[in-house]
Amino acid sequence: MKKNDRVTGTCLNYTFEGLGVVKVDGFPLFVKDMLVGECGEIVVTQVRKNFGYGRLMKLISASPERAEPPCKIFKQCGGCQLQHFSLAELQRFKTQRVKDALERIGGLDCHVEDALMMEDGWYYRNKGQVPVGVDKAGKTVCGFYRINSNDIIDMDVCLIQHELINKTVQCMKRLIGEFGNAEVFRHLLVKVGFSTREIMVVFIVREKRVAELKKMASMLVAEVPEVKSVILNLNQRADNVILGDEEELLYGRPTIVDELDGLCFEISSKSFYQVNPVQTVKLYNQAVAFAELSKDDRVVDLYCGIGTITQFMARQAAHVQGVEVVAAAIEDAKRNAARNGIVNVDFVCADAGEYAARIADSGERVDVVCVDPPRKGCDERTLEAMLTMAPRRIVYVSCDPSTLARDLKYLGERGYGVERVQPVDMFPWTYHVETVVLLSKLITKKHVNIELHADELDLTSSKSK
Ligand SMILES: C[S@@+](CC[C@H](N)C(=O)[O-])C[C@H]1O[C@@H](n2cnc3c(N)ncnc32)[C@H](O)[C@@H]1O
Repeated sequence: MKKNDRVTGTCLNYTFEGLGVVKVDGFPLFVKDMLVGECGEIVVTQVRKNFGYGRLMKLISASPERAEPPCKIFKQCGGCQLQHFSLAELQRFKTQRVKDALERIGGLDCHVEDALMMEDGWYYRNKGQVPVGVDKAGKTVCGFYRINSNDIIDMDVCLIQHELINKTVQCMKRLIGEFGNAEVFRHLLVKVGFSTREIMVVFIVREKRVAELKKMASMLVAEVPEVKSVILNLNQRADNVILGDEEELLYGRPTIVDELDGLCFEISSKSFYQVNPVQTVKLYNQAVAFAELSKDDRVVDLYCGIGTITQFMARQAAHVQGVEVVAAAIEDAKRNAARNGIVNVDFVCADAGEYAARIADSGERVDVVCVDPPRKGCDERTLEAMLTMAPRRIVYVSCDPSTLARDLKYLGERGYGVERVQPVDMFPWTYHVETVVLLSKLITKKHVNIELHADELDLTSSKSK
């Protein structure tokens, strides 16, 4: 097979990114925009040693699971990849994605529950992060990067962002055009509390033109009164890290508030907060259910962010300790717990692995460990410390099935078996999936023998009574 060949084939499966897998004489081609069961004419665009890429030229037979993407810029924008999937197909894809990773990377053949889907998976994001620029005609543009490029696709409405984020970005785009200062802005970061409708806007800028930016902030607030916080973030870095270190409050408060399942959370510009609050409640409740807590239990919540899971678990445990590396998030976490009147928690600002090792060395009793690491998963030090703590249960929350599978394999080989796997669709219409896993101490053959022996002894003693 070579580049530009035209072939006909049927889609058999998906890659982890949701590309269709078509086999032509046994050779796999990855093809965008193809659903399982569909047959199409494909032009080969790239050939590598063991696989290639193709572009769908003509659909010969369409799947009943094919949907019409509602977004006008779906094809150019890299934000969503799977708007052409029905909800049922999306559920199958996400569930299978987790199952495949556990099997291939983790060597685990375990039952994976159907992914928990969002009924109405639109306008779900509480955070929007848009680059700012000017197009060839000199017009201000805000939107998303074209796939694999730095071109900004101008966007009026994003169908997966909260309507208040769309409204704020439109207003800012107009103001930036009026002030003619697009070159000052790198990005706009907008966060919204779904339950309170409070908005935070972070102007991520190359220069500190404070007076001008304050003026823009007050004009924005006049038009979008839900804006309660405007922050200047100075970023003069040469790389593509979005937030810089230096910040200054331009308007209002440094935080906004949201509520999840009756608990209030203050969110600051730099703290992590799950982007889909509707699904987050399902995710956290599942994590709590897997933990099966009692009022005597001591829990450690590693990578705790602003203390969300920590507080969900604290409602059912004796004590929960949250560990997080970002200082601002720990400050939020402490304020949040105080605000909610939750006293059986404490928070430590530290590297998860480093602090977990300290707890393990101290020999303190830990009944349940919850971990929710970033995409790269846990490092070996953290996993080792978790094993030394020897909790009854481990609840692992993950946003990357591959690193999850790697870590489950490590824990599995050292005595913790996977009991339940529940994917949750936190990111509808994208290929991303969150998963919550319950692990518990494996009963080894040695343990089983000892228990059997104990039974026999009981039997003998009752007989002799
Ligand atoms: C996926 S978030 C989860 C946060 C929280 N559990 C939640 O649901 O909102 C991962 C968190 O780990 C933190 N983090 C990253 N590396 C860390 C490390 N080495 N030690 C401790 N925390 C870390 C990040 O700052 C982030 O808050």
